[in-house]
Amino acid sequence: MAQYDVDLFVIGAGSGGTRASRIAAAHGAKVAVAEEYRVGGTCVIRGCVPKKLLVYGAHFAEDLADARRFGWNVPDCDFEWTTLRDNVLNEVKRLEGVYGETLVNNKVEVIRERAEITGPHGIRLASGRELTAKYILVATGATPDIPTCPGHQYGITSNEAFDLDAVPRRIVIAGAGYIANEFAGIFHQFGSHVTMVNRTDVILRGYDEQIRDRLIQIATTKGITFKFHAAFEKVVKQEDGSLLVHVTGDHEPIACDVLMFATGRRPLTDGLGLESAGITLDERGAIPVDEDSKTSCDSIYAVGDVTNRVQLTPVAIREGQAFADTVFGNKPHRVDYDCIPSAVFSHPPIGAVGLTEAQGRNKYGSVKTYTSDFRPMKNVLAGRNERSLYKLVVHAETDVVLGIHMIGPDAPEILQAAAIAVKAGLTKAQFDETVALHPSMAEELVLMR
Ligand SMILES: Cc1cc2nc3c(=O)[nH]c(=O)nc-3n(C[C@H](O)[C@H](O)[C@H](O)COP(=O)(O)OP(=O)(O)OC[C@H]3O[C@@H](n4cnc5c(N)ncnc54)[C@H](O)[C@@H]3O)c2cc1C
Ligand SMILES: NC(=O)c1ccc[n+]([C@@H]2O[C@H](COP(=O)([O-])OP(=O)(O)OC[C@H]3O[C@@H](n4cnc5c(N)ncnc54)[C@H](O)[C@@H]3O)[C@@H](O)[C@H]2O)c1
Repeated sequence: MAQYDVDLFVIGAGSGGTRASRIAAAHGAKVAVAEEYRVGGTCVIRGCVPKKLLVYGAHFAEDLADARRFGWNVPDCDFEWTTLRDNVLNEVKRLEGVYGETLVNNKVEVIRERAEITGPHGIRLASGRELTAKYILVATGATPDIPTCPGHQYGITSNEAFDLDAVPRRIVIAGAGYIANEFAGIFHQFGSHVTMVNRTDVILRGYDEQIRDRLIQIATTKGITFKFHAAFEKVVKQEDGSLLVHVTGDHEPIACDVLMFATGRRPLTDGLGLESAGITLDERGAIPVDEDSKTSCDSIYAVGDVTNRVQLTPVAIREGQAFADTVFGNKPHRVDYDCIPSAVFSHPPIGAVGLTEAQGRNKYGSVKTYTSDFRPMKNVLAGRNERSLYKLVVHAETDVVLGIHMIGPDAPEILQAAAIAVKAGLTKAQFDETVALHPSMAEELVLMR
């Protein structure tokens, strides 16, 4: 008789958990995965996927206006939020089904309830059922981190943004990171007046300063308001249901219909029972792991946002894959965290890989930079003043391209391909040897002198 009920018990069927479950099962392991909410996790259910669909939906506002300059006789158009919302929610439901089917087809037992750890090999489900597992993988993700000022409970987070009854006339978005900038663009295009409130004057920490400045400039020109050096004091609900947001600094209280917190996401470990296996959290509440995603307990591993390494879906997926291949597939390998490309689906979007100019200078003393600041051909004909900015950060001696930073239409699509060149360590001279593909925006990458 087997010593354990399963070889692997995964807690959380999100990006990291589903990949690890499926691959471990394909390697012959007996696998069960518990999911307390919906199979697919944050990315599929209330993150990347529905967010990107809203970004597509939002873009039509400018596309329809620009179309007139391209000869299309576009009548005045109305936007119907409930149609987009329901179509997006239905697509999410379809994908949830696909994820569940894939697990079942790979012979993974999917348990739709909450799981907690009771010891190095023990799990208890919400129903009271107890199981043992040779290995446990914690892939519980992260949850919105909200500043606790009086009245904060009147605010929503990105979790609720996909289900709103209507587009708010006025929205205050707290924070200036990924989620704040992406939803600022979305709601602005749908007609909301958007005010972004941040405790510092730095948006999108970690991105190149010139690119961040360009986003602020474009967003401000579009009509998005930024309130910097503003911490939350209190939120007061008015008789008509609207909110009055009081912040520190020289700012008047801000009236709005919806307040959305986008102030970071903390690892989700509440009540998980990690202490029963002797696991203690780090100072940021994350589960500490080694390079193989193993915790301080030999039978328990953790991947994805709960480890707070890089909170991105492709990273959680790679960590899940590496774990399953190493522990169950006899194919040990580790995730390479160098040169991970990233994007902000703001309006316009940003794409980046490698070192920023500031990071390059810190690391190497000096770097060369090359920029292309241009108005895309489409914007010129559309009469739109918005300019794109591409930037290369290059090693001063070796000529190796250390980083690429872009803001402009389709920047994430272009950046993914360009990231291969940075990862491969190509030089600026090799970029220049590549003949331009004309006319495109991407050709700027090989034309910077
Ligand atoms: C609005 C938004 C937009 C985003 N956009 C992007 C993007 O464009 N690109 C990108 O790369 N990343 C994006 N992300 C980040 C991305 O979604 C996460 O990095 C990714 O989902 C992390 O995967 P994970 O497996 O660690 O956790 P998750 O996908 O969050 O999965 C964790 C799962 O565990 C379940 N769970 C938790 N505790 C328990 C328990 N005790 N028992 C059972 N189940 C449990 C949860 O319900 C959840 O389904 C976005 C995030 C948000 C919030
Ligand atoms: N396109 C993408 O890849 C994408 C999109 C969305 C989310 N994500 C992932 O999800 C994570 C969470 O996103 P996020 O936007 O919530 O976090 P973030 O870390 O990107 O930004 C948090 C922001 O909140 C601000 N903030 C923190 N506490 C505050 C307070 N008390 N008052 C006012 N402002 C405060 C910070 O200064 C920062 O600007 C990201 O780190 C990212 O990895 C990725």
